[in-house]
Amino acid sequence: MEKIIEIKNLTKLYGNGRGIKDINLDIFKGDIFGFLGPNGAGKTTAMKIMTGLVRPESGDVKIFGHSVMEEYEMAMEKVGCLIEIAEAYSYLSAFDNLKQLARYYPDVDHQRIDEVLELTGMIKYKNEKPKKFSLGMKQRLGLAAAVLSRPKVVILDEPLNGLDVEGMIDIRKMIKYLAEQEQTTFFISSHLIHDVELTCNRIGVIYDGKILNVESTQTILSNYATLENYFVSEVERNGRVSSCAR
Ligand SMILES: Nc1ncnc2c1ncn2[C@@H]1O[C@H](COP(=O)(O)OP(=O)(O)OP(=O)(O)O)[C@@H](O)[C@H]1O
Repeated sequence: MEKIIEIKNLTKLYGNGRGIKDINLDIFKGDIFGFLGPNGAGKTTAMKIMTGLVRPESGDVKIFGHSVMEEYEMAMEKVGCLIEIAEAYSYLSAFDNLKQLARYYPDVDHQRIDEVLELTGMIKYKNEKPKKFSLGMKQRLGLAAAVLSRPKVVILDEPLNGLDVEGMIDIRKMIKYLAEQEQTTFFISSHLIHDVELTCNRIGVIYDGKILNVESTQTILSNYATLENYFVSEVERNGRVSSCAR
């Protein structure tokens, strides 16, 4: 299986001792990988390093074999991402925002812009301006922008931020559609256990800056009644291990 993202011994500790510690992860072609962890577990820190926004203390991230730290442009060439806040030009329509972005990609035409607006449930607002959008609508537009250029890998930090139930369903559908139709590989962080269970085919649990385990959703659900049971059991198991080690 083709390895798309390779994270090796990634460490970044802030002055207060929090952050991420020695993270190792391999993401394969076609994965919809769920990076599951509670608030403050280290998801955003890891994803900022993966997209070149923060430098790690040690370790490396390779995307398609290129180091994000050493060959940034090559590593990011086929990557679409949405990290933290979805930014948009507030006085341009949703459509024109994407048209601005499309200038960088010769293969992106008006039909593709409409397609991603459709996939994110934004087509009915295509001529409206983000200054009048709710948080959820801005988030949807940010997601449309992240997938516009048909990136081979999409890295999304808490993509369901601000979305209502319909939004969550729309975005879950979009992710599955792109994984099937365009063979897009996804790396998605979330603290929403139920959504990760329904969306992702592999799940890595991050807790207190460390990866506790990585498993296929199918294996987890054949051994545990729900992903929540698995999550709680992994956290407890790890807690016991570290308290024994002390
Ligand atoms: N710039 C910073 N300086 C100091 N500590 C930080 C900084 N950024 C993050 N942290 C700390 O590092 C830890 C990991 O934060 P991070 O934002 O990566 O977590 P997260 O899993 O994305 O959480 P959330 O789900 O709340 O977004 C937290 O304890 C946070 O307080």
